[in-house]
Amino acid sequence: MRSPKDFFAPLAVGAPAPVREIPASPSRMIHFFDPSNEKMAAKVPDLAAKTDVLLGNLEDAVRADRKEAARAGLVSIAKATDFGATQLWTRVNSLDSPWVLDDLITLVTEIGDKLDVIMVPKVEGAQDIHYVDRLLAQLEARAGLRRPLLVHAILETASGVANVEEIAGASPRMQGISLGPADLAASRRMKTTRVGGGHPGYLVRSDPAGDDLHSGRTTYQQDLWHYTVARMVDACVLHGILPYYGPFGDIRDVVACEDQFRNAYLLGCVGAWSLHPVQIDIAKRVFSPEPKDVAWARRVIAAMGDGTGAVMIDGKMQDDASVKQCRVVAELADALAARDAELKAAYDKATEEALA
Ligand SMILES: CC(=O)SCCNC(=O)CCNC(=O)[C@H](O)C(C)(C)COP(=O)(O)OP(=O)(O)OC[C@H]1O[C@@H](n2cnc3c(N)ncnc32)[C@H](O)[C@@H]1OP(=O)(O)O
Ligand SMILES: O=CC(=O)O
Ligand SMILES: [Mg+2]
Repeated sequence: MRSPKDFFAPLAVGAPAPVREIPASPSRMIHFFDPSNEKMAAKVPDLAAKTDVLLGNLEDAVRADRKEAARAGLVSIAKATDFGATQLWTRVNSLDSPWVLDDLITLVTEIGDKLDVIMVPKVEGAQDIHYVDRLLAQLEARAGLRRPLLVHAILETASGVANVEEIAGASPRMQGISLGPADLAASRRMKTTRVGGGHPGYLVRSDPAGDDLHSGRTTYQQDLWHYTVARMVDACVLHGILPYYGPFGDIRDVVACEDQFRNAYLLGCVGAWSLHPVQIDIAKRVFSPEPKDVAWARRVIAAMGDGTGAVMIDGKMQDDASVKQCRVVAELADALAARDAELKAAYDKATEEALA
């Protein structure tokens, strides 16, 4: 383990100094596209105008015989596209694959100045992040980059979950962590066949009213991912990085997708993956606070003055702890409003009405 004194020292001569704080730019949706798919690639300029993060995916969902084409496609797209304020990320192949070394060498040296974050799949422990950390520093030095690349880990192995705190704190490059429910289910030997979401068999049942065990007993489907998401959020907050829900594979079921995203939002996640254009607006809606919540938060903050003591608003007690929650919502709203004029107008209108 590195001494805390050396934690922010560059890991290669000539590499840029690591960041001290992770940028809190909006990342409500990390939109995945396959850079080797011509139809998807053609949509990138349009998608850049409506997404917070665009991610050129090189790993799972890209066929083995398309890996090189996907890597080359991402290089051309990155060079040709003006992404504006939208971040460009990539997901490289797993560290045990035959492709990852060329992924990293090519991407950092060719388009390192365009990339913001490198997502690393199937992270098992801090050792995986340490490997990527040093290699990136060497490549950044070779490419003459002035800004360090950040790293995002996917939490999708049982070992990764067991080590999530050390992964979150393994490097100053760590930007965030996403839950990867599909690979995690396989790694844990869960008996599911879905990509995220719930399962009707995972439930609790009300007690029987009498001797009849079979009728009148309501069942409630439970969230398979609650424990892991909550643990991931705590690990991320502990280390000042950002937590995300990952993929929801039932593209047609926009209702359950929204529910899964909202559970993650309420538990502290800042965004989720979108796999299909239809999921972009779902993530945007869910991970932007609702105008009425922003108005309420601003009202509480105004009423609480210096943030100490207790006041009553509409019959509800507010104190130091509730005003802190309100600040989380209000600060997120301000950050999103700075980028989105429509949201700003909706937040300001709701606030005016609430304060009238
Ligand atoms: C477990 C994990 O690792 S999840 C992460 C890895 N998986 C992925 O990245 C999957 C990404 N998404 C996809 O591959 C596709 O959305 C699929 C295969 C799920 C569905 O694709 P299709 O069958 O083409 O869907 P559909 O017909 O509804 O697409 C409508 C249009 O949107 C386009 N489109 C679909 N997904 C995307 C996308 N992610 N980005 C941009 N465009 C897309 C299609 O090319 C199609 O374009 P067209 O109108 O010009 O023909
Ligand atoms: O990569 C994502 C997953 O769910 O697996
Ligand atoms: Mg996966």
